[in-house]
Amino acid sequence: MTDVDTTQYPVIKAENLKKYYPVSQEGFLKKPLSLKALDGASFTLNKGKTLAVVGESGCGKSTLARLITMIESPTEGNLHIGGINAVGNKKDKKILRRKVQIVFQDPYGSLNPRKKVGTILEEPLKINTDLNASQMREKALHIMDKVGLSKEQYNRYPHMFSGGQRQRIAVARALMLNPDIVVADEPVSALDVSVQAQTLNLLMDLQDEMNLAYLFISHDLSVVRLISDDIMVMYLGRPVEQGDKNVIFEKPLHPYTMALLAATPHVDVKSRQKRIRLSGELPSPLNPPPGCTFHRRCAYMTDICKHKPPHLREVANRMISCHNAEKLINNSH
Ligand SMILES: Nc1ncnc2c1ncn2[C@@H]1O[C@H](COP(=O)(O)OP(=O)(O)OP(=O)(O)O)[C@@H](O)[C@H]1O
Repeated sequence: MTDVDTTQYPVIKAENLKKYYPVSQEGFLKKPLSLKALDGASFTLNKGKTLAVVGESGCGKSTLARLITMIESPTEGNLHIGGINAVGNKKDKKILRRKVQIVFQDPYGSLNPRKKVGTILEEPLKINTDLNASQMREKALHIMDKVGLSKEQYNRYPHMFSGGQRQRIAVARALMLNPDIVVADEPVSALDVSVQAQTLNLLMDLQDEMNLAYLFISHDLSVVRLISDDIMVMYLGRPVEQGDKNVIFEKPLHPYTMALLAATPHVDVKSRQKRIRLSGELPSPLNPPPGCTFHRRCAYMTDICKHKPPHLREVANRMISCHNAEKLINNSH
């Protein structure tokens, strides 16, 4: 492996990550269009911290997850995992992949129904380590204990568990290789509300104990408020507002963030009073509006927004991509 002291670096440093997909058009000679699923995401994530990625369905959250977990390569941009360049780095790929594990949304679909819990948990060890059968079993039982599963459950099949317990198995599987980073892609949105809180508490306890970093993908701002340190709000493939959670929840400046907060019960009473509503549908990323891609849905749109794309810049202790950010600081929302 590349000779770098990985403890000195952020666990993730992403610079201008982009992912474009070719989409074929109807018609014989027509060139494929380029769908900008992710169009320039930059952030740093440190050990033991949580960055939440929020936004409507289709804004590029899962695409970002696939790039960070190295399931796909970016079209452009840099990705460093623990200080090591992960883009085009075949030599370190196996080791880097061990450092980043993922928990998916659906605890029913993500576990093989034909395999017992023990087998599911030991699979990553079989592929990635030289441990013998009893060492693997010991490790599996140890992690099961950490996530609140008993050793009697080692020989059971996934269908014998509730949704919340299955998600514990998925979390346990993600932890088997001692990762630095867990990408959690809507990990509680398929669970009953009563089980959501337990699962979030478990994730937070594990983070404290194992100094894990989470890239936490969610559309639910009440969940994000509980679990995150930093937030990145995405719209149509681009971050529009990002920074410290408290700064953004206290005073969201991007009209899209305001609208998301206003639509979330129990999160931000002030902006709900203002009743900023998101109108209209998310535009197609194949044909994004000119200027600011949010302008047609924006309650604060001005002329410049219709033709000039805003750039991400620092305003009031966060990064924001809005022409009118300064004016909105004194807005009474
Ligand atoms: N392999 C692909 N080929 C073409 N388009 C894709 C591909 N994967 C994703 N997209 C498109 O990229 C955009 C972003 O998708 P992505 O799944 O990242 O969004 P998301 O925010 O995770 O949404 P959801 O919450 O619904 O999963 C969408 O318009 C989607 O249709």
